[in-house]
This record gives sequence, structure tokens and C-alpha cells, in this order.
Amino acid sequence: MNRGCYIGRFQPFHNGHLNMVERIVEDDDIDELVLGIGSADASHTKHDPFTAGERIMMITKSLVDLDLVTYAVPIEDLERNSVWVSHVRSMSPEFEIAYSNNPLVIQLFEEAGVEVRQSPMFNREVLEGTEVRERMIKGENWQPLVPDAVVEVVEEIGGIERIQRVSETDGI
Ligand SMILES: Nc1ncnc2c1ncn2[C@@H]1O[C@H](COP(=O)(O)OP(=O)(O)OP(=O)(O)O)[C@@H](O)[C@H]1O
Ligand SMILES: NC(=O)c1ccc[n+]([C@@H]2O[C@H](COP(=O)(O)O)[C@@H](O)[C@H]2O)c1
Repeated sequence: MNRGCYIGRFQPFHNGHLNMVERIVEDDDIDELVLGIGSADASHTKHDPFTAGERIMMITKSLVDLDLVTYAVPIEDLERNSVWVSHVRSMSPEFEIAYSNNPLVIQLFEEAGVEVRQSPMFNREVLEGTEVRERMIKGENWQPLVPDAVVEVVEEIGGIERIQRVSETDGI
């Protein structure tokens, strides 16, 4: 039994993340997958608009039809990178393989002796959290970049009004 762990901020969970999960499903040696929600303590900013709970909703609803057991686990940031992998382990179901394309995350897991698997970037020109958030702020067409379930969650929580308001300057 092997469990994987895919870490990201998922602000919001978009189709690039979904493609990555679908690719992990194809890894025959992976039976279950943890989605580690990084910067879990961050919310209500332009860079990190959604709470950990809202990101859990986005991920759970987007992956509901997937043929894989998944766990979404919030992971708060720490001041010290050197102990971050222990911190992740302390919050997560046990896992053997980490999935990430983030150089710092890869470095920290490899130093801790964890196998790391990367994936190609899917349609990265548009499938990027920063691009999705920019489109939300400008009132542009962000919906095609995310799973339908994420559109529903963003609507339910008033996410567009929130990101637009917290991105405003107060004019001072
Ligand atoms: N289009 C994509 N294809 C494959 N992997 C991706 C894609 N976008 C992000 N990832 C990977 O998913 C993980 C989590 O990414 P993250 O939540 O930071 O999304 P992001 O799109 O890079 O967001 P942001 O622009 O907010 O930094 C990282 O390892 C990242 O490299
Ligand atoms: N010291 C730390 O708290 C530490 C170290 C490495 C990664 N992280 C987090 O892991 C996540 C990595 O996700 P991304 O690949 O989406 O950037 C981020 O939330 C990042 O803050 C935290």
C-alpha cells in the first residue's frame, strides 16, 4: 500500500492541479493520495484569497468522481524550512511519495529522504493560480480554467466580490 502526497496552495484549485491528480491516478503503485493544502493559515489576500476550509470544499468536490481515495489536509506555514517536512508528516496520513514541481518543496522532501515525482506543466500559459486570480479581479473569463465544482464553491462563498475588494487600495 503506497500513499502519495501532493502539496500546493491551491488558490484556487485549477485544471492544472486536476490534470496533475489525474496523472497521479495513472501511477499504478499509488493507492491513495493526500492533498496537502499549503499556507493553510493564509486567506483574504490577493495572493491567498480562500480559506483552508474553502479550498477543502474545492478539492473534495472536484475529485468526487475520481477512482482514488483522497484526503485534503490543511498545513500551516512555518518559519523554519528545515523542519517543514516533519511538520507536514505530523499533519498528514503517512505517505511514501511526494508530488510537486516546486523547487523548494522538492529540495526539502529529498533532503528528508522522500521520493519526489514531478509532472510536466499542463497548459501553463493559462493554468496558473496567478492568472486565475488576475482574471477574477479584472472580471474576466476565469471559469474555463477551473473545474465546474470550483466555480460553484466560488459562487457560494462570494469569492469574486472578496478577491476584488481585498485587492483594492484604500487610496491613501
Ligand atoms: N498547469 C500546471 N500543470 C502542472 N502542475 C501545476 C500546474 N500549475 C501548478 N502546478 C503545480 O501544482 C503545485 C501547486 O501549485 P500552486 O498551488 O502554487 O499553483 P500555481 O498555479 O503555481 O499557483 P500560483 O500562481 O498561485 O503560485 C506546484 O507543484 C505547481 O508547480
Ligand atoms: N517553511 C514552510 O512553511 C514551507 C516550506 C516549503 C513549502 N511551504 C508551503 O508549501 C506550499 C507549496 O505549494 P506551492 O507549490 O503551491 O507553492 C506553499 O503553501 C508553501 O508556503 C512551506
